Amino acid sequence: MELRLNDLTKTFGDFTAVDHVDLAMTNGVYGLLGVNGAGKTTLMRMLCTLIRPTEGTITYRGRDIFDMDGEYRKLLGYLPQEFGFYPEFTVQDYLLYIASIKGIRPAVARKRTKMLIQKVGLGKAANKKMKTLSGGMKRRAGIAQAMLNNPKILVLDEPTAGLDPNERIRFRNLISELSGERLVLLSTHIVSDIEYIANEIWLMKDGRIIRQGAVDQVIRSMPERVWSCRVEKRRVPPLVDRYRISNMKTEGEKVKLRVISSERPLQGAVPVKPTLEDVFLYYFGEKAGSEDYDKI
Ligand SMILES: Nc1ncnc2c1ncn2[C@@H]1O[C@H](COP(=O)(O)OP(=O)(O)OP(=O)(O)O)[C@@H](O)[C@H]1O
Repeated sequence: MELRLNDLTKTFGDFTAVDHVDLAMTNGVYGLLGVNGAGKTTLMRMLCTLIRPTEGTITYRGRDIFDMDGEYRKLLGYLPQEFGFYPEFTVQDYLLYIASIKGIRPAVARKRTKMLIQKVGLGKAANKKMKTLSGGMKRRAGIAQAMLNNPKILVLDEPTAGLDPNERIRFRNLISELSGERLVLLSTHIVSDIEYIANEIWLMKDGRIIRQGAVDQVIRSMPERVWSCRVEKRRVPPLVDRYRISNMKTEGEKVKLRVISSERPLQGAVPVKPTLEDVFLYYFGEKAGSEDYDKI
């Protein structure tokens, strides 16, 4: 299976949201990582044929997905950032309803609904109304609806937005489990969501893919080094002014810093192995919205 984005561009008036993107995907998990406004949703909406590119094409096995039309959509599952549901529907009714919209035969729909409710861990909530579910449970119902047609291509737009750390971990495991023989594209601005499950990471900034590859490759692409040092509190402000600090932790009277710099920032600083968080900070100039990161 191969999905290709060829010179893909989307402009809104004179604003370019997606800027000449070339990418190829086969099976596995692809993590689209970027800050708000990078163009992730716009790219995903094109991949789901919801909006047309201004320039460029998207092909599936060599055929334009917009020409394939319904044939392509049969292969596709999509969880938008904001997904609508009828609050009074139970989880089960909601899924059966979506299945009917997708044209899935009732007998097949019942079977898949039952199976997916278990798979996403909503067994006990099958008869609960959608409006009573927690954020994480709603997202899991959202994944289940995207999986109803057993899609070969699963597109998840910020699926972990607003989830607490435990739900986030559950979600990560679920996505990993679902990937199997399909292509999963997931967007996020949280490094830890994809660091361990994505086969390939795409860093998106201002509509462009600025780095792509396996986590290790993306980490190695950072031209600067990462240093660890412990300093007195009063020495922190000038370091913050001068360097990118990827983490800061108070340890008694001292502060432990993680500094991104091509040269040794001060005597006693030792080089440490860079992480994807460091890379995010380096390229985006801000920290990822990680849930378990120490606050600066
Ligand atoms: N229909 C539209 N008309 C005009 N501008 C748009 C439209 N859709 C998106 N944009 C702009 O394109 C840029 C990229 O938006 P997009 O939603 O793709 O980013 P994103 O990376 O998904 O960020 P977020 O996570 O905040 O949604 C933003 O500046 C946005 O305002």
